[in-house]
Amino acid sequence: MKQSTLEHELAVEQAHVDLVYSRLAEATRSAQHVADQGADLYKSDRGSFVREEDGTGLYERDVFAFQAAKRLAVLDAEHEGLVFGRLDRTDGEIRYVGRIGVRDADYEPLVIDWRAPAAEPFYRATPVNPMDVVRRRVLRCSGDRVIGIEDDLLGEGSDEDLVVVGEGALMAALSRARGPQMRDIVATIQAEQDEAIRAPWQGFTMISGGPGTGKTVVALHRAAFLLYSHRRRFENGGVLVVGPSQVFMNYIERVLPSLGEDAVTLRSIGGVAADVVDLRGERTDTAAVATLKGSLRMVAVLKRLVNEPWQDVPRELFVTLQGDVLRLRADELSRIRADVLGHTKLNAGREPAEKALLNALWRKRGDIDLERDEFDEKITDNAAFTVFTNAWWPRVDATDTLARLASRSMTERVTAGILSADDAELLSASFRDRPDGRAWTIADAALLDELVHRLGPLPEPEEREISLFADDDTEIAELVTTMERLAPKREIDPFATPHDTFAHILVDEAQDITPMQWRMLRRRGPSASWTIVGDPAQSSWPDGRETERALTELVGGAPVRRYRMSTNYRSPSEVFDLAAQVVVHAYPEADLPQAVRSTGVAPELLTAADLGDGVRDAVRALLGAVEGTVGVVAPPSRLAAVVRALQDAPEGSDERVIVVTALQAKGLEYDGVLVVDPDTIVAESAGGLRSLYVALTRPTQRLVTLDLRPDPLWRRNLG
Ligand SMILES: Nc1ncnc2c1ncn2[C@@H]1O[C@H](COP(=O)(O)OP(=O)(O)OP(=O)(O)O)[C@@H](O)[C@H]1O
Repeated sequence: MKQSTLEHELAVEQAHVDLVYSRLAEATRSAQHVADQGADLYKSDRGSFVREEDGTGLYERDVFAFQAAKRLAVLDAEHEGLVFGRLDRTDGEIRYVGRIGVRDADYEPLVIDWRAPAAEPFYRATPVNPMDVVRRRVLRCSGDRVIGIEDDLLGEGSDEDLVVVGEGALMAALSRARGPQMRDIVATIQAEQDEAIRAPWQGFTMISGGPGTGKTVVALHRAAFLLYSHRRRFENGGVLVVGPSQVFMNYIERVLPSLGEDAVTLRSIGGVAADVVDLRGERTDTAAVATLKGSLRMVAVLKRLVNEPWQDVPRELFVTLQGDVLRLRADELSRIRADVLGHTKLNAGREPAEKALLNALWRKRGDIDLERDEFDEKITDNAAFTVFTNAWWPRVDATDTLARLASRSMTERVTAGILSADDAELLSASFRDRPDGRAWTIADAALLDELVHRLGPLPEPEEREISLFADDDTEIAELVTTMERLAPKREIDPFATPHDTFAHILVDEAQDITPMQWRMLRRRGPSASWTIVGDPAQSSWPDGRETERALTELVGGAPVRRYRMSTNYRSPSEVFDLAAQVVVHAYPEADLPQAVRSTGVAPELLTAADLGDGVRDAVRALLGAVEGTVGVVAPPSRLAAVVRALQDAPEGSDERVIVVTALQAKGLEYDGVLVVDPDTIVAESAGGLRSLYVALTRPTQRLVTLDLRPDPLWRRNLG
């Protein structure tokens, strides 16, 4: 484009963008005005039908302006443009595409929301299938200023099918320094990503692809798309996004609000069950223990555990009535228990159990001369009976139950024939080693959820006076469990579901979801539709087959749609080529994407005799080489040493430096990455070389590895 033409075109686009911003400002002002008026209406005319109508209208306009203002504030802070595209159609119509739909005073669209069907050609039109578009224009804006334009002409005569949408804008976005949080990509979504984003909502949408192909960001845009196109269904029913860790959730949490969507629940896989159990922190188990706890064999173990009587359970029942002793023997009590548990959950079974006891005692009444009502009343008033039922049929908390596995003999009993003796000991030891007695691991959360499901919810605690000493955690825990166990009967709805449920669930890093975790997720969406995102080549498990089976079971006969992302937008080709050589060795069927960028800088493979010196030098060099974040990925056993080494150096206090394990780095990215002691990363992870692959694919710019001995194993397979 000639300079003068470019200036002219920029001025044309600027004029339209100005119009959009001034229209929005006007809408905000008028909404404020209506709000002020509305406040008066509320004051003067409480309760009338007209007022309610006004109130609703006000609410909608108000919300629109409020949302728009909020979104503008986010965009402003990021210097992101509200309008980013323009389509010139064969019929002469011009459409602008932006992050939000804005209409003029006559209700004519000034900009259409990127999620609207009319915006689809912006992402999908190609010269072969131009979708009635003659020209697609990408506007690059900084805040409300248009600073660049790029055109694709889609007229006849071109036979090129693969078009990168807004290549300049895309490359600018990809080369930008990374901060601590992920950004949205609405201005540069590519065609194959758009297809997955706009896939129908029903059934299962499976999105696969190698590292950096945009699976996470696509899933988030899909959540925004679903809310836009089926607002009622998904806002009412709820949308849940599940990721691998809390750090990851913090990393992605800003994307949806920047797209104008707040109505989405984000939970890490370790926090999914926070709606039914008190979960704090996110400890991880060793790979061996996590694999055990994630296995479906735990279903049978937990079933037995729930049926294990508590130690102080009385074996027989004696009640004295009118001088006679009525007695129920252990075998009679067991029969009653089994019978009740056959049709209710334990925590809902107290009442039916009491009724069954009364029936059994009534049959033994002998010469006692009482009407049935009187008989029941006298028995239930009897202190011995109350003490017995409280102890015999305690209301049981899932956490107390799981904690019983800390006992070696208990674990041996409930795992006999299901786990090997070694595995049983491994499992039991993991509960004995809980650091402060209350911190559960990510894998425990799914077990606790299973237990809540089996036991049923505890009754709502009655209003209690708040203790003056409520700050002491241990005291509260003790108070709750003792009270719950010995509490007199309270109302329980046996059919109530204790879990939050959602209409759509998006699961990221699905290759790492264990069978037990799939069961936990399924409870959150008994009639949900699903988007499942993953890459088996990045799996942390030694054997993904059990997980595959669990997923197949979840899908059942529902419709499944599959999308494959083929381009790596994160890592430069120099970095990805090296990572790919590592993974194909361990996992030949890995789905390797094509890197879209190259920097000309090869990865640096260093060896150091001293860990501290090596790490400090490499981090210092990386901080100088990249503008944004530097991730140091270390094996778990060396994490503390790496943190210590950096603490003593000025580099360690740089906010751009983050130290993580390969597991914690899942889904994240950093401009510069130092992978410390790759051989130990491989050795310490159940995923082996696949975990190293995760670490090596985190950089957006530079990769450095640091070995601590010559001739490291992982480098033997490099070309
Ligand atoms: N169309 C796009 N435009 C701009 N940036 C993009 C686009 N697609 C992906 N990206 C960027 O590429 C990077 C990788 O994306 P993302 O984290 O979603 O990939 P992923 O497939 O989930 O990776 P992994 O499997 O390694 O977790 C992010 O910085 C994302 O913003």
